[in-house]
Amino acid sequence: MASGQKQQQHLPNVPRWTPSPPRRQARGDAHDEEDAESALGASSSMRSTDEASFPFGSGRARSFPFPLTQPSLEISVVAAANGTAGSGGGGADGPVAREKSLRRADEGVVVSWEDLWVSAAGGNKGGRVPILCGLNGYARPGEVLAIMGPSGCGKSTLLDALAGRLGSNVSQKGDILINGLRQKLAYGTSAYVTQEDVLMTTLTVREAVHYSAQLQLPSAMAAPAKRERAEETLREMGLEAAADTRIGGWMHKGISGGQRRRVSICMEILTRPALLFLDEPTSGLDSAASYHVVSRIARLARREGMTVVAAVHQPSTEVYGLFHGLCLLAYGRTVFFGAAAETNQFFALSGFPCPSLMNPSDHFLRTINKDFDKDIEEGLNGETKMTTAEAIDTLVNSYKASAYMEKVTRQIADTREAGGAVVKKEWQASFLTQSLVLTKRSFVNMYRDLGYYWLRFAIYIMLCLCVGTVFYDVGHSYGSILARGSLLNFVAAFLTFMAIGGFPSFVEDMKIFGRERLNGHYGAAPFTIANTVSAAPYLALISVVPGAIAYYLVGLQSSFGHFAYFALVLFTTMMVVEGLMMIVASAVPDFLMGIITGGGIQGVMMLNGGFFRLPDDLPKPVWRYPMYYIAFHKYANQGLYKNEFLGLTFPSNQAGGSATAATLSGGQILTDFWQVEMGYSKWVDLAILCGMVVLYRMLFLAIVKLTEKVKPMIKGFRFRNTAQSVHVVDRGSGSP
Ligand SMILES: Nc1ncnc2c1ncn2[C@@H]1O[C@H](COP(=O)(O)OP(=O)(O)OP(=O)(O)O)[C@@H](O)[C@H]1O
Repeated sequence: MASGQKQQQHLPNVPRWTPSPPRRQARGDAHDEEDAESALGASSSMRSTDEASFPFGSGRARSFPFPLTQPSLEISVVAAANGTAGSGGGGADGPVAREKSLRRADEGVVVSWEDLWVSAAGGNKGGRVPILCGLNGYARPGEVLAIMGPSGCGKSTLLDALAGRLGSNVSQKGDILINGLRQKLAYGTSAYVTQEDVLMTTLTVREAVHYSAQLQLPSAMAAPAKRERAEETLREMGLEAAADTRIGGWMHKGISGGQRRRVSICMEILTRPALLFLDEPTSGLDSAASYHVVSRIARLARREGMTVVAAVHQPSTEVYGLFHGLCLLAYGRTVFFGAAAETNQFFALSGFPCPSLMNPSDHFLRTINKDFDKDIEEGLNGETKMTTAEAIDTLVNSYKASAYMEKVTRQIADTREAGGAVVKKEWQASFLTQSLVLTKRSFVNMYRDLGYYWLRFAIYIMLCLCVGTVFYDVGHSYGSILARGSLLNFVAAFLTFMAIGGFPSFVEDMKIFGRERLNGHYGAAPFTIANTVSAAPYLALISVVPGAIAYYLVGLQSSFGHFAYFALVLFTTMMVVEGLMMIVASAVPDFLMGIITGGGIQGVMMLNGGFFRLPDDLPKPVWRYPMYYIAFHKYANQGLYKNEFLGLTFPSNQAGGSATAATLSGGQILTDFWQVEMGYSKWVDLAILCGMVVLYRMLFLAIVKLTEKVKPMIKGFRFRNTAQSVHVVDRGSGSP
């Protein structure tokens, strides 16, 4: 008989575990009285073995094997809807907190998932590999649900699925309900702290949090209150000491990894979102910091009626004691879902008691991690000599047959029946505030990031000195016609091409935008406006200073008006290139691929700009129509040519080194030599370039908006189509 079956046989009637004394009682930690109180409640409500003797077996509908171990777990969905959510565990902080809260407690979110399957393309014969296998569960307001399991068991995938952020190569089947309804969470109603900390490295911790507060908190909230909220949250996350340190990145070492983690959390809890997803909130933190961070999140959850779902790796006993619920996964399957404080009992009753003096969460993970099985000579369990795979099967089957599972099913059904409100975001900073704050933040970032503009500024000065000396005092000879044309084309093509240099920094900005946008901090339009406005002064500086060096060294038309036009075209064309790169970044978010793509596009435009091949010589299909008219180089070249050549005269030829009496006017050169369209003035060329600045940014905005709208539609369509084709391959056992 398989050892798993043996376990099944003795499970229902012969529990072999004697409950250990409540962990939190023994802790004697009075640091956070509320937490200690709730954890004590949890522990002390555990019953003796006799009282807990029939947790397994079907046919025990509506019977709970144990009392719910934490007061907050008693909160029903209906209670949540009535505004009592979160008060259970919160004890003393209830009424006070509600007064402070931005949201009403009845806006709490119950998220439940039923028969949730997630699979990725791959496996043999083009099949799909399941990542999550028919999970059920729920998370409720005022509580922290921990998702635990070995690395690669699907914790992040479950969080992604619940947050609606699954990647494009995975499919999902099953129901995810928000307050019992199938609804898409509006931007800003949930926040997700991902594993990767995507932060603006040039800002100090305090600046980052304060900007975030101004961006997210409602306009109705007074500025001092916003500042106080930011400071309070900084304190909550223990960041006061590091508040004035720059976050830092690869160039400039700043705060530590654990502090970065806390900054990320800090920025997402500023608004006390109804639903908070945390992926590894304690990674990089020592045990004391982990405890304080989780305890403060738990306290906030209770106080504000927030629903918190956190994927955690290795919580200490104290941190574990702060979780209300636990979803323990093993290779995509549920090993246990229920009150965190009951897991020990479940393991013991399933034949895997936690050795004394061992951290229970360590024990759970050790029992179900089979990644290193090959290296373990003796079976996991000394008595049973079971392999880990068998242990997982035993636990999964025990759970399926237990009243815990029954309770989850019932709770989900209750949630459906109770229904609930559609979750809406009702308040936000105004469009103007968001645009202003983002502009300021972006301006500061550009100022401090040497790679954004300053490096380019230095290179431009160097390049313009080169241009100025190569074409130094170009004069008015016949040969200077070509020299002028080449120089102006170099300015319109290569100097503007250099605007590509800021792309890596812009990609970083886009990552931050992606994170903040998904969490509903602000919209795409304020981001676009802010990026454009904040970049303008730097591009103006680059156009004027290096531009003047090249312009006056070469000796182009010396009036201020002519130089101003030259600088304006340079400025506008760089703005166009930046807009083009924004579009590229929205489609190709990797900076190396983006630079190659952007460089390629500009190369094609440059080729068709009317210099390397004169307009009349361009092959008509494609290159003349439409590429020549699409290329911004055409308008930059022609504007600069008109600006320079009109008003000048040149000798018609230089045969034998002496000019003949006949001269060529600038107008003739423009029409006959450069084939410039003379039907309109240079200002029209500049206006077209300005139009392109706007158009490219509108296109960027449209792509971002369209992606936001279309992606979920495609996903929904794909999920419907692939749902039926998911192979039911058991990841745990590996058997089909
Ligand atoms: N988009 C995907 N395509 C293919 N496989 C995927 C995809 N996303 C996740 N997986 C696979 O699913 C499994 C679960 O991944 P997930 O990131 O959810 O694990 P995790 O429990 O969060 O791991 P960790 O604790 O190490 O972060 C892994 O084996 C991973 O390789």
